[in-house]
Amino acid sequence: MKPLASPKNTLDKNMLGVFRYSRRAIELVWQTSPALTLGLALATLIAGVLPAAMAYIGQLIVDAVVAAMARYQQDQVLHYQTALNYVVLEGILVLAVAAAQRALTAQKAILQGLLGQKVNLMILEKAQTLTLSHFEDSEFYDKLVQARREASSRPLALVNKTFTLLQNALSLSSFAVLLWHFSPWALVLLVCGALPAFIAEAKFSGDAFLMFRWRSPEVRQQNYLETLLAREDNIKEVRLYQLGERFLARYATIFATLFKESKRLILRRESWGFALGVISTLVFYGAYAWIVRDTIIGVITLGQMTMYLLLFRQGQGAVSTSLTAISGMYEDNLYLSNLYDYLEQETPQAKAGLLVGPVPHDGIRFEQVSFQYPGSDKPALSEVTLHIRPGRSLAIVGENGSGKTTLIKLLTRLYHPTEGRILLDGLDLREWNEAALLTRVGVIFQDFVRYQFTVGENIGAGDNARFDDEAGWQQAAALGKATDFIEHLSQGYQTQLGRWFKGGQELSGGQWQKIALARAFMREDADILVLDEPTAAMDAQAEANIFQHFQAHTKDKMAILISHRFSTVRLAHEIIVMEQGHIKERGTHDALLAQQGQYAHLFTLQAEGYR
Ligand SMILES: Nc1ncnc2c1ncn2[C@@H]1O[C@H](COP(=O)(O)OP(=O)(O)OP(=O)(O)O)[C@@H](O)[C@H]1O
Repeated sequence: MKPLASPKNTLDKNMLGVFRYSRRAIELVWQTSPALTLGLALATLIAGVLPAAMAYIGQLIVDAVVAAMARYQQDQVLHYQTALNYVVLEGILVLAVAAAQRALTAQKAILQGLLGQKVNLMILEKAQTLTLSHFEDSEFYDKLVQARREASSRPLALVNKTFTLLQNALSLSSFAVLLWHFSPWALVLLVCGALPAFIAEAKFSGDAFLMFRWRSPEVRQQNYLETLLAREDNIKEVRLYQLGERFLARYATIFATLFKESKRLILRRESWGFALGVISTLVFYGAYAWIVRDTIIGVITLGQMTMYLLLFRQGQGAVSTSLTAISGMYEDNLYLSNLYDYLEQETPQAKAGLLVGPVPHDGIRFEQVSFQYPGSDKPALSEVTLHIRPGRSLAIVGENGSGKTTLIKLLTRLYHPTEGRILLDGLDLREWNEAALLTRVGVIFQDFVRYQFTVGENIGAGDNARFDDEAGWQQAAALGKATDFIEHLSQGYQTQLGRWFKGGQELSGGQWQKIALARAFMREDADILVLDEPTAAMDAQAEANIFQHFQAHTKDKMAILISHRFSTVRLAHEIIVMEQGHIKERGTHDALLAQQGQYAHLFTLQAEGYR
């Protein structure tokens, strides 16, 4: 594990940064549901301006009461109606505010579900357009994981906070209109009291701390340690090697470093928050004293005093709600910047491509193909030239890391050659229509997928068009020699596999491989079949049987086998021996034995082992 890096602050500290993604978040909400967005805006507007209206009515009530009291003193008649009208009006406004608040909450809750689904779909659809190298880029992959993790909450949280800010800004503006009548200076006071706290909050919110928590490699390391310590597929080994404590200690060390940073920031933020809060309070009480004085000397009425005090108090409340909203917005912004970085990642445009090659039945040709993985400093394949005709099989042998799987990745267009070209029926793979090319290829990689679906679906996955074709499953299972054990499973082809879901049944390594083979056989239209060591968990005899069987059923097809077992390899029409990305030897089994080269050496070595 790399040493912990110091936090980087790559984010601009522009205070307006907190609003940077608000527009996009609102756009997103709008696309999700224009009606709900409008509803949200309307409810926000109502909830924003009604408090000022209520304060104003409050003033009218007090003044009406004072006037009625004076008249009562004079004529001993109860002049009740005006005050009562205002009281009723205020009651109505209170109801309206309650309705607007409820409408806001309801609409937000509904949007939350819709928006979460929309964002998740966007993320997953985008993932379908990415290339393998995107997934191998740790930083990019991290973006994908982050984007998915909080897809259902973050975008709406940002919208909520934006609307909360808007609502409070509206309230504050309407308070300002009323305060203006008292004195423009009161307005200045209100703004000056609130401004420092606003600025400080925006500044601290933008601090690198959140960036650090979210994106730093340390957090990624922590997440990784969590998966080691708490995931079913890792726990077995971690237990057996007693690595738990060591990993926990590592986890704790990373936390301590991160925590030190965040503690410092929290303390700074809260001390500044308090200091600036004192200014606001002083301003408020200064204004209070001023209003009380003006009431006593008769500059304003008792009703006005009630209203202004209410305005100041509510103004303070609006300011502090806004501050809380701002402090959370920064994190939401980080999420959205991450989300959009991911969604806007350039992906290769799918070309229409051609459906057939100019030389039908020519098969596959590698012409001087070299390849280097992105970010790697040495080639994984160098100047590989080979030709496989329909009806022929090719076995690839070679040490670990000699480039066998890489060759298959290029053949299946998961990567493009760095130099040279690969032709299928005389047409460069790059020129092929993707769907037409892929229907012709069936591959089972060594790390094939163990779908946590039913047995049948695990096999059906080999041919999307026949995913649910039960007769097809049975046929393919027979070819993959999987029928016997499947029939012994409690629910046959309907048996749920794996442990992720209730009632799932786990299979042995070899049984999974048979399922994977059946999946390859499901791909009837494919004429290029590749087995990249999917039979490693079987014994040598079983593997040889399967390959023989495989060849017999792929007569007009091209079969490519990667294996470390020479008893199987010898059955292929042609064998190539790879070494450090080169083809070192090639020929039939007999020819290679006669050459007395590396193949012959390795074959003899293995044959002796079996004797
Ligand atoms: N995704 C990758 N990114 C960078 N380098 C890679 C990647 N995959 C493989 N390599 C490198 O490319 C070389 C060839 O790897 P490849 O997987 O083709 O070997 P292989 O012959 O299939 O080995 P094995 O028998 O162990 O399966 C190795 O040196 C490996 O380190």
